[in-house]
Amino acid sequence: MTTQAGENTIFLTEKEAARIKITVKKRLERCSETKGRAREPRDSTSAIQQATGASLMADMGGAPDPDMTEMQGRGGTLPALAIGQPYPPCIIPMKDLQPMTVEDLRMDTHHRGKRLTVKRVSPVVALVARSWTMVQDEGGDQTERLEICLHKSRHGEDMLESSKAFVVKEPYFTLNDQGEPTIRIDHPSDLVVCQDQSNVDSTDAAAAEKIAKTYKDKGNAALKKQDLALAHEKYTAGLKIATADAVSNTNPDLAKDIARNRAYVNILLNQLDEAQTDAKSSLTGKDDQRSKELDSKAYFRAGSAAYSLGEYLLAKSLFDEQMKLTPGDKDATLYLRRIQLRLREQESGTYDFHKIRASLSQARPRVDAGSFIGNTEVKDSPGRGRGLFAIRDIPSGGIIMCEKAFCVVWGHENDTLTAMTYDVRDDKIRVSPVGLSNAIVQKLISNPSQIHRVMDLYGDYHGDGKDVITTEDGPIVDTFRVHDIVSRNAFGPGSQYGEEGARNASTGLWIWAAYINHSCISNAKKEYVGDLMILQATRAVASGEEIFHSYDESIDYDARKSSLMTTWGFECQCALCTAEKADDPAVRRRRLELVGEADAFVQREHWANAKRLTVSKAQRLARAIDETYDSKRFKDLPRTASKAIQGWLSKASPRR
Ligand SMILES: C[S@@+](CC[C@H](N)C(=O)[O-])C[C@H]1O[C@@H](n2cnc3c(N)ncnc32)[C@H](O)[C@@H]1O
Repeated sequence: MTTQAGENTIFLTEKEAARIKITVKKRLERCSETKGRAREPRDSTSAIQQATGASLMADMGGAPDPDMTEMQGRGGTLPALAIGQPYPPCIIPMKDLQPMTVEDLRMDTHHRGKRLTVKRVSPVVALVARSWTMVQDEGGDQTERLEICLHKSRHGEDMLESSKAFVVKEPYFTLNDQGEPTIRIDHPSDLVVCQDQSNVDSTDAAAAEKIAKTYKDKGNAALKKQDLALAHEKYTAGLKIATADAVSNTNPDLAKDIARNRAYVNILLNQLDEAQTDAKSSLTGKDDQRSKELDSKAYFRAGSAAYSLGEYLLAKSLFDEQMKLTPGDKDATLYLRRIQLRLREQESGTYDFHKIRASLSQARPRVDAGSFIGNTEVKDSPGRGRGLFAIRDIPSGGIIMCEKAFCVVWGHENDTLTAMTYDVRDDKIRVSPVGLSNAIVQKLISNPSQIHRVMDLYGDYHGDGKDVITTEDGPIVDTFRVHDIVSRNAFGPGSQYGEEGARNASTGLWIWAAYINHSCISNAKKEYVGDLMILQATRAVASGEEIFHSYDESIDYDARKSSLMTTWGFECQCALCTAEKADDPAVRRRRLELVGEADAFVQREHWANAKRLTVSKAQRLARAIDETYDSKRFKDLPRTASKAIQGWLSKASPRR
């Protein structure tokens, strides 16, 4: 089995592919056999010992990771994951769920309407694609395994490591691929990490205020040490007490101070929605000089959060407010200048590409640029779902749109993770950019205002139709939907910052560009400057015409057909595919042989100063390829097989 990703090819032997499929099928069989049965109690001591040993081995890199599978040749290893059994996340607030115990767990069951409070009793075993640990329920006499799949980290820290106490919402108890019974978490919002909270006597205002202040100090200390997650946790605990009536009536400024500090931490954590809410709620509106300075700070924090979310007009209004309070503020002035540039880019598509290119490096691979989408609109495209259409005439070579990525993971970054995924729905093994799905899920949890934009994209799985994006316990992201959306909408911006292969290919999601459908006879081509996608018209496009780019440029019809079906799930009905489909297989084979010859020729012979004999050879090859096309059937259609050799000829003898 061969699976394509980027320019390199990952090989998985037929035997290994069969082994992965059989393991998953056996597990599914075992799951359905045991469904609904009572859980078998574990021996606590040996369970904890098992986890302790495995954690030690994993930390030392000593034990094989059971998810990893060997690729053929120099492919190394990749995680192999089973997917395709989606289920929705819990959307009920924790307080409305009924408590249950470990003893109540039933095999292969989603315990809907229930919550399980547990404490961690062993170290965490951190594997590449999941983490697991042993937990006991509050009473402490039953031990069970808790496993979090793929979306296991938050702000760089393993979620299971981050606390000793958790609440599992609507626990899913099932078998993992190794046949181990496990409480399995797929949606991070189903695992509530219990944080530091003290019981406060709500009638004693002075005592409550003191506790809130202590939390604020602890938050400040954690911030000083750059422990952002801890600082956020402490400020959150302080804010809860400081906003309660007892304290807010006597010292309303305390909550504002903590909120202002948390806004700053939120910016550093890229939690931009909460950064804006915090900053706005910290405004005092008072007229004395000190209050004006504090409010200026708050406007700055709200403004920079809005800027980072690409909400430039909102950011402008916030910085304008800041300037009213502290006229001439240098930082606000700088931001206002940048906003002017972003708005110009957004409105007119005018970019200083030279400057943008010069600003990029491996350490700073993302551009600071606005997205220009004003030439286009999303509309129904019969037979293809929705598509992107021009709303004005665009000349050949003109910019159709430029879009900054919603999210991109670069090959050189730690977040990049490629996996072989076996989808039980269609029995196919694919190369999946699971690192990108992971990064998108993290971004959405941090910024729930963006969830709808991503969830609106095309995906095979639509969830349960209940579009709840937050509860009082926090944001909810259906990770299965994100995975399916990524697999149908992600593109690769190429290796711009050093070598990369299929195992660490850069991938990203461009939300507006994700509405563009495929055609083998496209009218647009894309290129990338950092994470800015630039889409140019390859011929004049009239207002009202649909924009198409080519998802797969394989010259061979069969290879293209198979890739479009495997990766994108459709059969292309364009005129070129229709014409090529009617080709005699022997003709197609001959054409491919000639393409191989032409490619080797182009590699071998440089066009500059080519001898007449060499040019004649190229002309013969081009003619031979041309002759494989039926002139009637391919009238007015591109002859893609001769593209490389024709390109060579046009440079070698331009006056031909
Ligand atoms: C990146 S999305 C394009 C936008 C999508 N049509 C929508 O409604 O959101 C890719 C998906 O669009 C559909 N698609 C794209 N090009 C197509 C084509 N030429 N024929 C049929 N379906 C196509 C396929 O379902 C594919 O998985």
